[in-house]
This record gives sequence, C-alpha cells and structure tokens, in this order.
Amino acid sequence: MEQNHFGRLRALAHLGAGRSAAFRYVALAVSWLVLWRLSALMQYDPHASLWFPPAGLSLAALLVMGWRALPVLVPCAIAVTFWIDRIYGTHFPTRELLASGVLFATVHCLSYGLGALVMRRTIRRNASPSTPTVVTTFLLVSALASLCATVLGIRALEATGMIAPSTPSLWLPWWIGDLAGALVLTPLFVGLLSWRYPQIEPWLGGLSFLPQSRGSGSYAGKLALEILAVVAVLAADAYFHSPETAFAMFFLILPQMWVVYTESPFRGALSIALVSTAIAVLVALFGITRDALVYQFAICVIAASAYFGFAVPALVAQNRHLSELASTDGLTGAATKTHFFECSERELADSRSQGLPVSLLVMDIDRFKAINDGYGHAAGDQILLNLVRTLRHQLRQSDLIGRFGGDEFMVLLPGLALDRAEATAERLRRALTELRMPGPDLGLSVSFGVAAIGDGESIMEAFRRADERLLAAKRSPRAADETVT
Ligand SMILES: Nc1nc2c(ncn2[C@@H]2O[C@H](COP(=O)(O)OP(=O)(O)OP(=O)(O)O)[C@@H](O)[C@H]2O)c(=O)[nH]1
Repeated sequence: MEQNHFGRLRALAHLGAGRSAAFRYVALAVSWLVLWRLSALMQYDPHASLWFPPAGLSLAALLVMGWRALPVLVPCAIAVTFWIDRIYGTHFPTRELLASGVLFATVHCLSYGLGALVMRRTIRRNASPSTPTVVTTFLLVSALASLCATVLGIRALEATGMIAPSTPSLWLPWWIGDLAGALVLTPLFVGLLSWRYPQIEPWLGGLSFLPQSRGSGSYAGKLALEILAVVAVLAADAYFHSPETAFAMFFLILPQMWVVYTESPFRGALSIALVSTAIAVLVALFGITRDALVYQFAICVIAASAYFGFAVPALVAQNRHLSELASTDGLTGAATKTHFFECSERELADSRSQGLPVSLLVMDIDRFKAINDGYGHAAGDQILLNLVRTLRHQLRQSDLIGRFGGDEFMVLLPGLALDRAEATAERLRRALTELRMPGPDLGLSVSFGVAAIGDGESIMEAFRRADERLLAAKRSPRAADETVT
C-alpha cells in the first residue's frame, strides 16, 4: 500500500518535472518568436533591423542549456523564414522557403552555438574567472558570432534567391543589429535562465545574477532618468531633423555607468536592456531611421562599456575583503600588528594635536602553553576569543585592541595618562580572572606592561618600554605563583 502511494508520488513528480521542462521549451520558443516579430517591426531596410534581439536569446540559451536549446531554436528559425515571406508578400514556393529556412537555422545556430562553445570552454578553463575575463570573452564571442551569422546568413539568402546577390550595404546594419541584440540581451537572458539552471553561476566569475534584496526605489528612479534622457535625445533628433543630435545618445553612458557601479549585475543588465529597447522602439516610432546606424552603434558602445563597469563593484568588494583579512586577526577579530601600529600612529597624532595623553598596554597570558597542552588548541582558541570579547566589553569604543601574535595582545588607550592606564590594566586583569575556563580549578592569569607615550616618543619606543615592564611582571612572584595546571 505504502509502496503504491510512493510509486504514485514518483510518477506525479516525473510528470511535473516533464511538464516544467516542456514549459521551459515552449516559453523559450514563444519568447524567441515574439522578439523576432518585435525586431521585424523595427526594420529600416529589408533584412536590416535596428537590432536583432533573438540573437541575444539564442546565444544565452546555447550558453546556459548547451545544444539542448537546438530543438527550440532550429524550428523557430525555420518558422520565421515563412513569416518573412508573408510579411514581405513575396510568395516564394514552399520548397524554396523550407530550404532557405533550414539554411538560415543552420547558419544562425552554428554561429551562436560555436560562439557559446568557445565562451564556455574559455571560461571553464579558468578556475575562478575574473569579471574582466568573462566580459572580454563575451564581447569577442558576440562580435565574431554575429559577424559569422551575418556573412553566412547573407550568403544563405543569396543562395536560395531570397535576396539579390551582392547587396553590399546590407552586411554592416545586419551585423551591428545582431551584435546589438547579442550584447544587450544575452547577459539579461543568462541572468533569467540561470535561476532555472543554477549550474551557470560558478563560471560567471564575479558576475552573480542572483537577485539581491537591495531597495528598488532608487533603482526605479535611475531607470526613469535614463528613459527620460533617451526620449529627450530622440525627440530633439525628430524635431530638429539634424543627424548630429543622434550622437548625444552616447552621453547615456554616464547614467548607465552610475547604475552599473551602484546596483547588482542583474539590475545593470536589465537597465542596459530597457534603455536599448527604449532606443530601438522610439527610433521606429518617431520614424528617425535615417540615423539608425548611429543609434545601433550607441547601443553597442554603451552596453560594451557598461559590462566592463561590472568589474568595479566586484573589485571593490574583493578589495574590502582583502583589506579586512590584512587588518583583522582571523581568530579574535583584534587588529593585526601592522594595522594596530598604523591606526595607533594616527590616533597618537590626533590626541597630541588636542593635547591629550595616550597610553599603551601590552599583555600576555601566563602559562598559556600549559592550557593548550592540557586541554587542546580548540580550548586555547576559545580562551583567546573570550579574552578579546572581555576586553571589548571592558574598554571604550575609542580604545584599540591588537594581537601581537600568539597569546600577546596590546591596547592603545587614547586620553589616558599612566595612572589611569594602570588602573585600567588592573580592572582588566580582575575581569579576566572571571573568564570561564576549561578546567574546574583553572583561573586565567594575565600579565600586563603599561607605558604612557611620552612627548616626541614613537609608538614603537613606548611599546618597547611596555614590553620590558611586561617581562618584569612575568618574572615577578605573583605571575609565577598563579599556575594554571
Ligand atoms: N590555541 C592557540 N594557541 C596559540 C595560538 N598562537 C600561539 N599559541 C600557543 O601559545 C603558546 C604560547 O606559549 P609561550 O610563548 O611559551 O607562553 P606561555 O606558555 O603563556 O608562557 P609565559 O608567557 O611565559 O607564561 C604556545 O603553545 C603556542 O602554540 C593560537 O592562535 N591558538
């Protein structure tokens, strides 16, 4: 009975999985055909569209799904050949259309498929690809794959009699249109597809397309500003009838970079796609296709430059992480020796300018080796961690805690002269004896060396004096008596 239920459940799960895969394929096909229809609406010459969004979807699908995308892309590419025939009213015989469709599908899928293959191989060879590597590979692959699709696509149409042989002006708008579609939309579609196919994430380098929970209010404002700028340039171009106005579109790189530097890669890619769509749709709506090539180039240049901008937030985060590693002790979170002395120099200069005293404490756990040997290094680590927590709890925010190494720590006490610094050391010593220890009869004993930093004295000189006092305290009978075994 139970087996029966389990079997039914499994069958249901299989059915669900099959459906969701079929649904994905249908959604991909519908999106491809809708994008193709949109690009056909933006044609300014036969076979020359302002941009060709299906190129971006094909490249993204082949990148994420591999050759599994072919059963969707090939029929779509054949179908649109028949659709073109109806749109242009050319009424070619079905056999010729089929031959032309198969040739176009082969050329399109082969060009973008090989491009995707090269990109996957290049990036996979690199264990952790950097954002500039991913972006450079993507730009080169997009340019070469779209050029290949253009040259072979024109040859295919000529061979099947769909266009007159040697139409020289066609290749540049075709190529830039395909390139614009691939450059602008591939990252966005990769982002959308990678939610369904998470295996793509690891080889995207610093470009994580996973959604982020940052506020969307300011992002919407930035997008609105960009669209406003697009409308302003295109309206001016349409109104003044001067082709020079079109070049103002290149200024859009500024707000685009702002979005890329301040938002997640997915939001950056979405913004590039929205702005480019707005340019393509409005150029078609305003009927200013005479400047189409300028706008095509603007779309490509803005997108290509913005992708390199993706590297900046990733590098800033990486830098922050590295400087944290260099300045903070990994176990206790106290400042490292170098960072402690750097910060102390600044603090000392600041306090001296205000006429305030500064003191330095150096401390060392007594017989720490015995704790490690008796209770293990994990117990020793816990004591170091608890010691720094206690120091933080006992000291002021402005006091700086550093780890010199091993079981030796130092504290900079801005604003405290020697007497108050010694009182602080005594308070800390007492608080540390209260720390929970691994053994029942064990108490934590810590020795201190205290020094006030004299006028004109350096931190290192004061540190040496404090360290001598620490050694003297270590040699004193009290420290020797307080055993920790
Ligand atoms: N658990 C742990 N032990 C550490 C760490 N760094 C250094 N130690 C140990 O700290 C001990 C320091 O030993 P010593 O310098 O002889 O100091 P001590 O045993 O406290 O002797 P006195 O200072 O003379 O009282 C060594 O056993 C080191 O292995 C650490 O990060 N974690």
